[in-house]
Amino acid sequence: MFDSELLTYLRHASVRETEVMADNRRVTAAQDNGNLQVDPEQGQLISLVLQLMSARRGIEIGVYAGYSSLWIAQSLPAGGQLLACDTDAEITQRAQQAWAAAGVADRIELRLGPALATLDNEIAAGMAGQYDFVFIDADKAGYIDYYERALALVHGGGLIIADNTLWHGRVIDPDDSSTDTQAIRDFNRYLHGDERIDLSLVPIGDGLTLARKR
Ligand SMILES: C[S@@+](CC[C@H](N)C(=O)[O-])C[C@H]1O[C@@H](n2cnc3c(N)ncnc32)[C@H](O)[C@@H]1O
Repeated sequence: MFDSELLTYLRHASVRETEVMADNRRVTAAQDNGNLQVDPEQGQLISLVLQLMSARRGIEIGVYAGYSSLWIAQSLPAGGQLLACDTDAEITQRAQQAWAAAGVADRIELRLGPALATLDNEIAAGMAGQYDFVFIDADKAGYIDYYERALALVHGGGLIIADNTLWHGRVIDPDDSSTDTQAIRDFNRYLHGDERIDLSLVPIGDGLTLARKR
């Protein structure tokens, strides 16, 4: 979206990563598929919006090495809770180490297993309408199902956030009919026509959709 010089400027001019966040991002980028985490300016925007909402209780779908959850957890007040969903026990060990280093481990509960089952269990346990926000950043084919569960779990005025909704520009490539690209196109179309929400697709990072439940 930005050329690299302007992106460097944007980060220098605005991003306030903690040392733990910066370490977590650099180590992950160097060792693994580092482009799986949100960009720092996205993390900071999510954190700011959650603070504006005075959010206390939320869900993250797709934890990976913990970078976005560090931003989220630091925006929660004492006593706030993040239910962090992932299937990967190995990579989330790094997330748990980062949470401890950042002093936010007490605000985060890691729930290992397919996120859809975790969300359905929350609904079955009477948690519908009890959450302030849900952040969706896992398998793209699951986005619409996660969104429907998220709509049930947040209260009116609650926020659903989804990452990768511009999918590196592949959404407008007529030659790209891959499953993930089509899933993102379907997700964007689904939300655009959904009168249950107010909506903005923010062109930051890989595209960040904010949907407020009416
Ligand atoms: C893009 S990464 C998340 C990045 C993280 N939100 C960040 O910005 O630091 C996607 C994560 O979703 C997890 N995932 C994939 N399919 C899943 C599923 N069905 N249920 C729960 N987690 C899943 C993967 O294991 C991976 O860690």
